[in-house]
Amino acid sequence: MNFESYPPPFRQPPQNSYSENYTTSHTSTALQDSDFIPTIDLQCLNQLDNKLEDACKNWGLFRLVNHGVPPTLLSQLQDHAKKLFSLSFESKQALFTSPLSYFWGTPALSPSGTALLKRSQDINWVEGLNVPLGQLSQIQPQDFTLASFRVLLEEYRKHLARVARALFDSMLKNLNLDTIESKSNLSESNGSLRVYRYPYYSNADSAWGMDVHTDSSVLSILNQDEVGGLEVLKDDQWFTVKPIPNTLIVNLGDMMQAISDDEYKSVKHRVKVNKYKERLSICYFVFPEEGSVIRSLKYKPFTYSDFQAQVQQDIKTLGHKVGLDRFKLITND
Ligand SMILES: O=C(O)CCC(=O)C(=O)O
Ligand SMILES: [Fe+2]
Repeated sequence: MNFESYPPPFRQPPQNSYSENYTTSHTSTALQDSDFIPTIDLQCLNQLDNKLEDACKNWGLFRLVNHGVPPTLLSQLQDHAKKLFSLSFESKQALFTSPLSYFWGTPALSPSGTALLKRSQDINWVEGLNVPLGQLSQIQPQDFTLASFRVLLEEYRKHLARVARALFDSMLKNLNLDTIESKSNLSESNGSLRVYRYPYYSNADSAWGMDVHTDSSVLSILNQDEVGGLEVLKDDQWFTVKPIPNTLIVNLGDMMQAISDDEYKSVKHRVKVNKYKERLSICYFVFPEEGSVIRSLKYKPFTYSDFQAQVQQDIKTLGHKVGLDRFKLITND
């Protein structure tokens, strides 16, 4: 193993005492998913059987096929990401500079993309590259791999914006929220993208790649490699989200739950570490337009900036995100 490519805490041999600090353990066993997790065909969104609505209400997560993103683009992104992450820790720090940022140990970032560092026993077994897609054109890398990665991202970004808009508009239609104001609750061209590497770890049961959370986004769209590790919670049961080539995973975030007045779920999910193989995933998060107000019956009107500021404050003061509960209206029944 080339330890130089890992952030300092991950450089220790796996059997060192560092792992003894871990308090989290993998208690429940995840089921296999192949028969359960819904699959949505982007070309058949308007069909009357409304599989999309079922998936949003009952799962908050689905597989997406016929999405129109070329398979070669998906695999080239993975290959380039692998190359970039195989650089040494120091090189990644030097290369991934503003507007890009490099982080490790947690997916919780400040608005500028730096890690909101956790206590050592809470560290997640992950490192990542954060890419604000609205600022892609400002990236002028000297490094050849990063330069060609940027070109691929320009292409990928257009596809994801198209996919996110089609899914969101269809969800609004299903919710009878097909208004101009609701449509502005999605800013598909300003999403952000994160590339994650989860190093392998022989003591995998004592660390999380990413512990249980919901996403703050409207929608998140994931391109994962063949290793697997993502799990999703439904009715108190964990399901593994097995990778299928050329299939994207879409999950609903907190903003979508609020827009839908809790009809749709911001789904809880987590990532397990693999004992033998590192895992790579590329995740696109899409948010409401700047200043766009989310109005619903169950929540106070709020903007994504209000939400983000509250999340940052809770992470700093409590060590974790509270999320939508902070904005819920108190009712007497
Ligand atoms: O890497 C993954 O599969 C999921 C990442 C994730 O859940 C997140 O970034 O919020
Ligand atoms: Fe997530």
